[in-house]
Amino acid sequence: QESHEKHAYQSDVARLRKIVINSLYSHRDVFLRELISNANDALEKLRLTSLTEPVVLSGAEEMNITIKAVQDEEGAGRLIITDTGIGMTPEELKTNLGTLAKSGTSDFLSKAESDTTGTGNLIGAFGLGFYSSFLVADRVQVASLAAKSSKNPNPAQYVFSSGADENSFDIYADPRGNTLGRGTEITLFLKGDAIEYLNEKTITDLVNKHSSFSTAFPIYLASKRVEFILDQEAEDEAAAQEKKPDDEGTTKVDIDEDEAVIEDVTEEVEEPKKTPKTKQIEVDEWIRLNSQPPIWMRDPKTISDEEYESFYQVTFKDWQKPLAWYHFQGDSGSGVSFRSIIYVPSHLDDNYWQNPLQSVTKDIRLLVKRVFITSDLGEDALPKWANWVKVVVDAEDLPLNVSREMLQNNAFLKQLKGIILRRLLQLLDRIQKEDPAKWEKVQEAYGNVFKLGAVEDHKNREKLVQLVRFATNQRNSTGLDEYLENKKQGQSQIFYLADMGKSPEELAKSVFIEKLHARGYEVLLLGDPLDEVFITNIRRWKKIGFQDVAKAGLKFGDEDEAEGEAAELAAQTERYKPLIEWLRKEVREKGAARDVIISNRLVISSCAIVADESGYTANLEKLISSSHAQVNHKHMWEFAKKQKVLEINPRSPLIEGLLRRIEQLPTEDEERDIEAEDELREVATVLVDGALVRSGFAVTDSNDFFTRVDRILRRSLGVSETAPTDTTVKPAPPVDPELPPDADEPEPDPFEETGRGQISWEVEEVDELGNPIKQVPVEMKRHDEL
Ligand SMILES: Nc1ncnc2c1ncn2[C@@H]1O[C@H](COP(=O)(O)OP(=O)(O)OP(=O)(O)O)[C@@H](O)[C@H]1O
Repeated sequence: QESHEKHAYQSDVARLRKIVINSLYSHRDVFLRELISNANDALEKLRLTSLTEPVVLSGAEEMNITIKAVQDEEGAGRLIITDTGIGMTPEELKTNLGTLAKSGTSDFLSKAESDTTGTGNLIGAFGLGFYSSFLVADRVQVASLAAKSSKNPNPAQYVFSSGADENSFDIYADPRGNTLGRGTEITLFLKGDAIEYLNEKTITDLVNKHSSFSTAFPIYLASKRVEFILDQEAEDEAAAQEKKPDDEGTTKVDIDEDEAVIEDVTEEVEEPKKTPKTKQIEVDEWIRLNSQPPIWMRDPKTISDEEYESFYQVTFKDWQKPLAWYHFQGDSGSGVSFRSIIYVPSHLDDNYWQNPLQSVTKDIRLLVKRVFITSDLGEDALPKWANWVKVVVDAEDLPLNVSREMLQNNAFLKQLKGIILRRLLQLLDRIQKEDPAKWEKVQEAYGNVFKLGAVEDHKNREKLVQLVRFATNQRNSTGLDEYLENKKQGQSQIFYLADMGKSPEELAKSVFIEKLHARGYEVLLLGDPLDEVFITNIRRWKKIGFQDVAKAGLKFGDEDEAEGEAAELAAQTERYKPLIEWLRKEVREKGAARDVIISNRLVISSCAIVADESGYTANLEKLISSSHAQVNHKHMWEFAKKQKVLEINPRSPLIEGLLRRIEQLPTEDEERDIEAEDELREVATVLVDGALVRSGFAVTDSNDFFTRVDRILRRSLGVSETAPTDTTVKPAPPVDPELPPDADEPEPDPFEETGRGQISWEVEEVDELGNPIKQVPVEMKRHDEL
């Protein structure tokens, strides 16, 4: 007892243990797979270390995991899970089991603490590890003997011991000495309601379900077999009985009087067969639980979906099931035969989009002949867009002793990237063609990833573009191939409208697609910032270019046939010449647009602002102004911003009305009507600003814009344009530097929780003079929920 060192858990561990115990009761089976997974990691670590330092293998011959259930006479039970892995020094016991070294732990814990759904989703995503032991155990003892090494030539066996309710743990030298040879033995003192885990069948089922395929090291379960053996004692006793003479000292012969004459008296009388005396004994034996080959080595026909799913969840520590997988075998061009399973998870990592171009995959598990080698194949293992794919690949003929450098230069591993990507794209293509419901889920999770991929991965661009879907004015979702199948005769452009942050429904109402829609053309509606990046990088599909319908250059493709239309356009341009010239002068003066033309894209709206070919659409303007690009390329930005054209709709009564008013203005040799001119100019500026807003651009001075709108409204209502608004207000009271008496006391935290994400809030209602009327408690949601 004296050598016991007591240590307090790091506060995050205490929090995690509490969450585990409180919220995961219904998932407590997970403890076994977590402990086996840790044991497997320790064995893998040992094997890898042994490649450079063989001495670590001394101490124990086998590399395995054993499970033993023990029940004492009072019914209390212990489950002992032992591995002959790398083991832990006392220092490691303290840091590995007493602290949480994962990044983002605090964040995760706060989320998990408010996760009241009880599904344990968050916990599962985080990986419970060792602490899941406390789901089933009141007390856990970890005895560990680190592997011998040059740094630690004489390791000693130490014990970590902690109760489920304790905030501290003990570390002490194991009084039994170095019994383990090497490795770690975890003893779970089972809770009264967890005795079921002593049952051989329960353990076997759990291992089969969650762990049989997650480790290539053998897992043995201690079992008792009933055997019948010869009971020598009983036999000897029986033999002794037989030989014993009877009381008279003669052998008694019974003779049947009727059969006194027996002809064949010489025939020997057969003695009755004696069954040997046996006794029942219990034999201890180890049963191998995972004797099946690992899942990737088996024939896919013999593997159930559930097995594939469990394997994925355990191996890649994902609480959710995968969306899809592809199990295949092959021979690489470099002569290495391999087997592999690639998985598409049902979701991207929460932080994938925070830095998609810098994420590095750690989920290609490379094995050689069933032996795990590494899951870190370096930065370029996959292109960034595909970093989320989870892969197990087992190669037959790679050298086991592979260093990072060797890996990078290995011909097979260079090919692996291509192999994985090809199969992944095949899998996605198959889902797209055969399983619409699943495809929808894939799109939800990875739709944007495919766009990113098409931009990033030139080699696979063609295939990735075929996975990209967009909403249009005619349907919820279409690929570019389907779009082209639906194009009209003569159409030589793929029409699209991009405005980031807008929903397809909002975009469908845009002024820019009025005519296209009315005429039956399909327009891609792009609301995601990545869409425009995708389009500008791809430029064309099947030799047909993209046309931003908010930009100059829009062609329906049947203009040549419609000679009447061209003639009409010429006639309209002639008819509207005075208005066009007048407006041109106005917009150029204000810098709102470069030119004014008769529109071929408007049906209902009176006018729109269209970006010139060299100009920015509203969407690009937003994109660029939210980045630093306009600072770096100031001149370019200023120039491009001006490249806009005001398009007017000659059929709009408003435009017709404006034309009439312009025509009514005095000619140059008559006396000018300054008031009428000013009024018209004001109407025109509101019209142009309105067109800017309608076209998605920002108005330069919205205050001035609304003052002009106000004036026009007044005019239409017959209210005096110059009548001032009463602007008198009550001034603030004089300066008062006095602070409240409790000003120095800390503020209570208004978001301190009092229930399920809700806080109680006191609101004081006051009358006009500031006197309280009554106190009304109001339930308010947390700020972030609002
Ligand atoms: N059987 C074991 N042998 C050697 N070291 C172990 C063993 N079990 C746990 N450890 C050490 O304790 C650390 C903490 O284990 P824990 O299970 O809590 O987290 P983890 O395995 O790192 O992460 P997770 O299980 O969430 O993936 C491990 O990283 C490992 O260093």
